[in-house]
Amino acid sequence: MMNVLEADSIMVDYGVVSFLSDIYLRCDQGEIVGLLGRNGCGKSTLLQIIFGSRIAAQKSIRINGEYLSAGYKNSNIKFLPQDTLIPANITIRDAMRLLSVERKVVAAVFPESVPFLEQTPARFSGGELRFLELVLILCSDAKFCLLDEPFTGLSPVMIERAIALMQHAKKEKGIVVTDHRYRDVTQCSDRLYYLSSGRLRQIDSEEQLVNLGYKV
Ligand SMILES: Nc1ncnc2c1ncn2[C@@H]1O[C@H](COP(=O)(O)OP(=O)(O)OP(=O)(O)O)[C@@H](O)[C@H]1O
Repeated sequence: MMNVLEADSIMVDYGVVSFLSDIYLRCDQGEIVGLLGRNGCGKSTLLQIIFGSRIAAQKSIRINGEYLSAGYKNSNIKFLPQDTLIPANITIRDAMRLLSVERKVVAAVFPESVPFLEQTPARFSGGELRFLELVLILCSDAKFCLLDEPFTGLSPVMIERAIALMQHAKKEKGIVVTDHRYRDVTQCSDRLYYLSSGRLRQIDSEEQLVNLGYKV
């Protein structure tokens, strides 16, 4: 059976402003779903609500039709936050244990990191650490991976490696990705959504993308 993640009936109010109100997001196993939208439109908020690390007044998150109260409590969903994933005071090896990722898996996709796995994140450059965090999330056993700005700090070569890894991982997972490097997002995504004024709509054509201000 192919896994399906769905999120809807989400309500977030900030005072009188209804911040997120008209959302239907679907992500199937085997696809990368790109989430576009301007700064502050709520992309991170939406991913956090799906993961369960942010409270919403109302939400319905389902995997294969079954309600999920908090994705972070089980291994169905993993989230790469916009800031950092691995706390500064734990070793990479400890982070791997927490995410149940084996050394040989990391060695296969990011061999350069192997000599430093017993060290803390400070041993890595910003881009190296971001890539390593992405590796850990994508190589975990999660059915769905939510990636909030995975390309931040990555050089073009590393972005290519990141996209190749995502393409490989999607065979067994569904991936939702948002990033300001929108060309990389549009390039790697099978389907796109645009979030604006609390509303999520699917982008179905290149023309629509151009009309929203994105160059293709
Ligand atoms: N309590 C609050 N009251 C009003 N607005 C709030 C509150 N908390 C957060 N916000 C607003 O919500 C927005 C945060 O949205 P979020 O971080 O989800 O956006 P984003 O689309 O991920 O942005 P970016 O692309 O810049 O990362 C900000 O504009 C912030 O001002």
